[in-house]
Amino acid sequence: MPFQTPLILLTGPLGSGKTTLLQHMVQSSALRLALLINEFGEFGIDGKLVKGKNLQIIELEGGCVCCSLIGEFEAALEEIIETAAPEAIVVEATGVAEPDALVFDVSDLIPQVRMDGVITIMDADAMVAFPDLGHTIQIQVKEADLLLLNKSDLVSPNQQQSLQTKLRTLNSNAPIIPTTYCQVDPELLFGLVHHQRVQPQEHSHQLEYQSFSYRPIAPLQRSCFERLVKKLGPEVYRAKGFVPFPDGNYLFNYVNGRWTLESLPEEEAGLLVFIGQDIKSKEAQIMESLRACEISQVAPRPFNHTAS
Ligand SMILES: Nc1nc2c(ncn2[C@@H]2O[C@H](COP(=O)(O)OP(=O)(O)OP(=O)(O)O)[C@@H](O)[C@H]2O)c(=O)[nH]1
Repeated sequence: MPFQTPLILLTGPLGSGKTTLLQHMVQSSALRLALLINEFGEFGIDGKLVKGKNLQIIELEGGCVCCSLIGEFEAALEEIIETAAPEAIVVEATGVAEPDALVFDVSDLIPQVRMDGVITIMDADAMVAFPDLGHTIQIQVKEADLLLLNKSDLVSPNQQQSLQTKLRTLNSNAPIIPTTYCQVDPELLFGLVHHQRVQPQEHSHQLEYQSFSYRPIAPLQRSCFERLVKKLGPEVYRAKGFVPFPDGNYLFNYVNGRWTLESLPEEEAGLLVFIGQDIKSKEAQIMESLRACEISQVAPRPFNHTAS
C-alpha cells in the first residue's frame, strides 16, 4: 500500500481552544506539519497566529470544509501533499463544523491520506454556562477519538468531574483529558486511530450563527474600546482579531464575555470579526461604536478669519 499521510482533525465549539492546541502542536512536535485552517467568518485570523519552522499553512475561508468547501478541501490536501510532503496534516475545522461528513469523505476520497484521529476540544467554562449541548457539539463529542476538556482553570474540581461524566454519556470510548491552554503531552495527539462513530447525515449549518467584520481606518482609543467590549451583549459569543492602539497592535480574543488583549510583536492590519447568534441585529450599533473609538487622523481645520 502506498504511503498515506496521517491527518488529524481538530474540532470543538467556537473559542474552545483549537488554535491554542494548534500552536502547542506546532511548537512541541518535531514532525514536518502542514496545517489546513478553516475559520467561521470571512477573514482568516488563526493562520496568522500559528508560527513555526517547516510549516505549510493553507486557509480555506467563506464556508465550511464539512460541506460547501469539501471540493476545495480535497484539492488543498492534494496540493499540500504534492508540494510540501508533510509527515502529518492537521486540520482545524470551524467551530460550527460537523466532523462526521468530513471524516467520511477524507478516508474514502483521498487515498494518499489516512484519517488518524479526531481531537475535540471542549470549553469547560462554556459547558457550565450552557449545559444543553447543541446538535453540532454533540456530534463533535461523539466523533472524537480524544477529548480535551479545556479551560479547566475556569471551573471547580467538582464541576470538572460532572462535565467529564456528561461527556462520557455521549462518548464512552475516547479518553478525556482535562487541560489548561491545551497543554497536553504531544505524544498523545499523534498516532491516534480513528473509529467512525456517527454515520454521516445530511446536515444544515447552525444558521443562527452569523458574523461580520470591521476594519479600522485609524488607531482606536483603548479606554473607549474596552468600555465598548464590556457592554457587548449575549448576541456576541465570539470575537477576535487585531486592534491598532496608539502604542501598537494587539490581539483581541473574546469568548462568551471573557476577553483578553495581548500586545503583538509584529505589525498586523487591523481587523476584527464578531460571531454570534442574531448578531446582525447589533451590527450597525457595534460598528458605529467602534468607529466612534477611532482617533481621528484628520487634523482639526484652522478657523479661517479672512472674509472673501
Ligand atoms: N482561561 C483560559 N483561556 C483559554 C484556555 N485555552 C484557550 N484559552 C483562550 O480562549 C480564547 C480562544 O482560544 P482559541 O484557541 O483561539 O479558540 P478556537 O477554538 O481556535 O476559536 P475559533 O477558531 O474562533 O473557534 C483565547 O483567548 C485563548 O487564549 C484555557 O485553558 N484557559
